[in-house]
Amino acid sequence: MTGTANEQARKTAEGLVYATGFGNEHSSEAVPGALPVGRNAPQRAPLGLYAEQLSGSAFTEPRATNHRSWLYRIRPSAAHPPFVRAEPRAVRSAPFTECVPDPNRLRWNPLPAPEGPTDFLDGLWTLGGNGDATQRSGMAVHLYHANSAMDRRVFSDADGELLIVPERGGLLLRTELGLLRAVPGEVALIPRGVRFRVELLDATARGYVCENYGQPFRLPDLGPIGANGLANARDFRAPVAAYEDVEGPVEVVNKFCGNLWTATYDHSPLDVVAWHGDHVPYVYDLRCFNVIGSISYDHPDPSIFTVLTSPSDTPGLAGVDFVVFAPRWLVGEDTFRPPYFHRNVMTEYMGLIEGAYDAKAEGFVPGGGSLHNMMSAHGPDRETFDRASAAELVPQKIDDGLAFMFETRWPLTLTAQARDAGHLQRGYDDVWQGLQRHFRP
Ligand SMILES: O=C(O)Cc1cc(O)ccc1O
Ligand SMILES: [Fe+2]
Repeated sequence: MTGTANEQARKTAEGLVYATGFGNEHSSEAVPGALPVGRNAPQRAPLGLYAEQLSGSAFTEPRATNHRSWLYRIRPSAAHPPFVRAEPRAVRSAPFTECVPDPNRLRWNPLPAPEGPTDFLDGLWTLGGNGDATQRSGMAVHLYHANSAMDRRVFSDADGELLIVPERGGLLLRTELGLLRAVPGEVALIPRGVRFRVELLDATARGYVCENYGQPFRLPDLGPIGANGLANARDFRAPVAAYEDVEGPVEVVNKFCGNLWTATYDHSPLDVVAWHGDHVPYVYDLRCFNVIGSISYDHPDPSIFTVLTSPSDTPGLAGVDFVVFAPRWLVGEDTFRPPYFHRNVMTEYMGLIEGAYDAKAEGFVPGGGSLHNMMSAHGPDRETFDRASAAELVPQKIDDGLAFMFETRWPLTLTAQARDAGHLQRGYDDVWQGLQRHFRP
């Protein structure tokens, strides 16, 4: 059954069409004439559809940060039975109070494979986070490991947007606004409140999720870099309208103020026939990232690799940045080229999508992750330090890996399951043991 479903999802994903551009006002209709012309809420919407606005920002926010979409759907979202509390599964939410914040450097192996059939939602496992979902501030780090499609089930997150980073196995995301394909090396974003179902393109799917309770991710300002570079707006892809007209029971799971709630609808809420707006899901291929770095000496701080940023109330202090360490040339003269030793007021959670990362010789593996909390001392492991200190500084292409970082202004507190996990590596500190003293006064 699952094999057939995956085959079907693969076929669907192959033929997908997208609209392009970050932050654009898109419009799309799956049936000609479904989108009203000249007004958002005509007395009677075309084709007997219901008009509904989905607001991602307050009505009154400045234009630059105002996001909403108008949806034209078979039934209004309001037509649903009451939600009741659902099993939290392995999903936890901010404020994170199960553990005390831990100053230690921590590293995990990949999430173990689930036992038995497990869809994206059942396979979602929270590592930790910060802030408060009810205050719309902070973020959470989740991982997922799934082996089956969500079946007659959709999910939506009122607490924040979800940045999904596949590491193994492709995903077909069926959202209210249409379909997206996201395979390892690409990232997908589901905006706050948008309902979606995850189907699998391969037998299993594994990856990371940044749940951003704060301001929606946007492209960073480029300053002196100029008008182009880093993640270019034109490389972001939004879906076109695609609806399902499905009657019968569909479970809708809603994450609201930290808890999961469930209701069984008598139809699929993925029934939007046309829409326009800028509160939209999107995918981005990290291989499109225009990597900028030093062509003289030293290497810039990793903020130069920011793909998306969620600003906080303090200028320059991101609630969370999504940063990618993509293939690039290193040419710095008289330079220690891997990441330097450092202590950072920001908190760094790192994951690996493929290959290796240039600061760690071993132990940081695809699907695993590391946490270097606020001010914790970290940097290259001993082996990397020794190698890079002695390396001949010829131009060198780093193209054997794809790592990323969720960097946040607040310390990250673990969940109990992350602290006690069997896949937490014991003795991570040892990678910095044996760094010899070389001081010769
Ligand atoms: O810790 C890390 O590996 C990420 C990182 C990379 C870098 O080049 C400089 C600082 C930094 O936090
Ligand atoms: Fe770091």
